[in-house]
Amino acid sequence: MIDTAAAPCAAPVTVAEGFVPPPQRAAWRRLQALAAAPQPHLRERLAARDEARTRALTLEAAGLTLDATHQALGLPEWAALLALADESRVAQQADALRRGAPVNATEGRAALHVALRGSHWADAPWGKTINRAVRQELDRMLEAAERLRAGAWLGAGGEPITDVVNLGIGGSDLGPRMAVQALAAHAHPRVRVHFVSNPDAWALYDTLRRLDPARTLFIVQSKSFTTVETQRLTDSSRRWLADAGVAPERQAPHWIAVTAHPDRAAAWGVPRAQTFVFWDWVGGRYSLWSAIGLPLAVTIGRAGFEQLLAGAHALDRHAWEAPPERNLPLALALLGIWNRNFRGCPTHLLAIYSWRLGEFARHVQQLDMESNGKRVHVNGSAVAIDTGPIVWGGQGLDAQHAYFQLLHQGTHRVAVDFIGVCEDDTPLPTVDAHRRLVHANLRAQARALATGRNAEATAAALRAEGLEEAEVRRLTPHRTYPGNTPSNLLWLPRLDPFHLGALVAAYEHKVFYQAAIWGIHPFDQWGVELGKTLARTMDNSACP
Ligand SMILES: O=P(O)(O)OC[C@H]1O[C@](O)(CO)[C@@H](O)[C@@H]1O
Repeated sequence: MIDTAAAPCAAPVTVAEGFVPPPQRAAWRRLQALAAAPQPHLRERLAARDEARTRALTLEAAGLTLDATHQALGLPEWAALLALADESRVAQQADALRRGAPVNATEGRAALHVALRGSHWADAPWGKTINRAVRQELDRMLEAAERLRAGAWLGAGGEPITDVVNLGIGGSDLGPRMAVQALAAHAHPRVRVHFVSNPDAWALYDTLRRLDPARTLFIVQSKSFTTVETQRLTDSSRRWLADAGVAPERQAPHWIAVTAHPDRAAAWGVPRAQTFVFWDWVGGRYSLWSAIGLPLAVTIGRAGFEQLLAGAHALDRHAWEAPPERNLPLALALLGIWNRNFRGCPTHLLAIYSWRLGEFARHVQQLDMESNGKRVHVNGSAVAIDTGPIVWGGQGLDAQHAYFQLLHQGTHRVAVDFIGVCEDDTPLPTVDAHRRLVHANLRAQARALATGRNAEATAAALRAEGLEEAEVRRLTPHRTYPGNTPSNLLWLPRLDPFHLGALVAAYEHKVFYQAAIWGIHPFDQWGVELGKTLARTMDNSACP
């Protein structure tokens, strides 16, 4: 096991020392002044077709394209945001992270999820020791995945495993579940992967009732190996195998564990040879790149998983090497702060225009809200600013026919990320017509939310529909759109492991940059503990 405390150049960067609360920073005050000043409507900004603004707000990284021209700001605000990043020392904080410093200060740990996708990088700032251990465990995990894919992993009865059930919750479920769905086009033809996270009995039953115990392998994923929900699912699954005739002492071939505590997995009964480790310096919600990615490696194979890591690493290098004004995840972070802290948007909507990315919003919900849902600064003082937004979302096209009404004409200010995929490799003869419809709606919604339609234009439209003047006057208020709702359009060229890796890493860096500017700790999650403690004292089977 690697002891990161011994990691090279782990000189503690105590951001707490000399910490200046954001509202006291010059750039923050400048932004407050700009936000208080009259701002052109987004409709005017877009109509102006300002090329310099378009160039500044169009960024690329690792094949991803960010079009931020539908954001409610101009070059002065953008310059002030970049100044805020500089004044907040985000580059220094990012450097401390990748050098393995204990940036997870309340747990005294490093946060080196980036090392999981950069073990081939000889000059990696986190050092060769970590590279070697990461590579060794990655090869072990990928070898196991390939054995399962080859049908060479046999159950207790000698039958090849055809169904793999992932038992885990939170970061031990959401990342791999999202990625397996996203890369369904690259899935293995014979070995199926299933995910069960919720301890509601039906959730497990509904999966198990479709499976043959003799051909089913469980992956119990739990960094702590103490999560009661996962333990409940694991114990019931062991009973299911036993009831099907696979006695506990013969069940070893049906179990794999992934954890930072292999001793606990062994105590539960998973052989060490079938236990894959990751380290305490990897947060659960940042663990897709570790052995927690095993269900994905079973789905897309060694080459596919290496491509996922390569895409994320390419994004890491961009984040560390691009000038701030061309840094895509930094732009996502700064635009998010402009909307959250200066334009009063308490929530951030992820509108996904790709069916296979249907689980992406849930993954980012944990990534963002469990990281930045904090009310205390790094120096222990209470924040006097807003921090992490409520992140929500899902399938954009379905949402257009569900809650987009509120986005267009409600009283909430919402910031939106529209996420689309340029190429569609769905093997349907009509795929191009589907793709065009999806893309047209993505662009139209971003445009409509930005420009809206004022009363004058609405009245003209109603007249054009042939309505009487009295009806025009009566209906105009109801059919006017305020607009000025900001959005990013984020495009992947295609949905493959490389670009999915880059996309997930982009949001990881965004969340880190925002925490670096807000001066909060993004890598702990003490807020989840009280409920767990109380739950242990409440075995309350009696309903009211
Ligand atoms: O992997 P584990 O230790 O079972 O934890 C599962 C999840 O529970 C949490 O600790 C929250 O309760 C998450 O941070 C984590 O991803």
